[in-house]
Amino acid sequence: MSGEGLTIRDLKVTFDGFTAVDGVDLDIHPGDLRFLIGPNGAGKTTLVDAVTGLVKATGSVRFGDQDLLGRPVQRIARMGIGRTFQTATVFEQLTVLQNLDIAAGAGRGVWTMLRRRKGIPDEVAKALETTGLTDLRDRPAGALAHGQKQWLEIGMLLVQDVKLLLLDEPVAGMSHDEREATGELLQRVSADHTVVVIEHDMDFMRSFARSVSVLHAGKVLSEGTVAEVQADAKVQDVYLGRASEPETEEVEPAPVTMPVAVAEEA
Ligand SMILES: Nc1ncnc2c1ncn2[C@@H]1O[C@H](COP(=O)(O)OP(=O)(O)OP(=O)(O)O)[C@@H](O)[C@H]1O
Repeated sequence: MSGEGLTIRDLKVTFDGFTAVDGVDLDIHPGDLRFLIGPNGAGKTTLVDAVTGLVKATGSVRFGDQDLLGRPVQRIARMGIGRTFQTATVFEQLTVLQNLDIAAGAGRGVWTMLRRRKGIPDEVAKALETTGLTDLRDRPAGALAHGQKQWLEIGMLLVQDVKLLLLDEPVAGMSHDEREATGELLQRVSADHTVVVIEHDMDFMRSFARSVSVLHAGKVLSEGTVAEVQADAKVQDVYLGRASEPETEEVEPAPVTMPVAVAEEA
């Protein structure tokens, strides 16, 4: 896929003297489906907060040829960068269609958006189809299942014509079937978008990641394909809780074929 990629250099975020993101470099190419994994407190959410303008940071973040750091949140959103949070933020009283309409409705009046209309804008129809919500379009969002609300939120980003989606634990609390459906949705979406997923669910990561970056203590510990990251002894050490042990202490060599499944947490 052509288009914009995300290029991060020497990104640092400090909270009252504590460095939560500590010199991160990342290159996320257009059309990637990148998973950001790492133990609790590794700095994953803070990194996404920095990219989307929610926290102050130093270094450089570029999306295509545009600089993001220092720009206000709304400006970054208008550049085509959308994110979801761990809890879906949809309008529960409104229907699926109305939620999508409002998200798509920059420049249109509220009453125009809420009025029952004969036609559905192309981008809304496409988002309904992509997210599998076409048959549920007249259902209040509050009556949707947990997974469906997350898909609606992704649809609300799609109708805003975002180019980069940053998703924070999109499958948390989902059933197995919902996770599978979400993974397939993200694969469809990444055909013409760049997608970054913060995730703790290792099975989900193994099934759907195109590339993986492992964060630990604010730094990139490892990067590559799922297989490369799983085979990295540093990653196994961190997830097995041995990274902080004194270097002088004798430890068994890490079994390099150990799946990252041992790391499941969340
Ligand atoms: N606003 C803040 N003020 C002070 N410290 C913060 C703030 N936000 C995050 N931190 C700290 O920064 C570190 C990184 O947090 P962050 O939430 O980015 O980690 P994470 O990798 O997303 O973790 P998790 O997987 O648990 O969500 C943590 O030690 C956290 O306590």
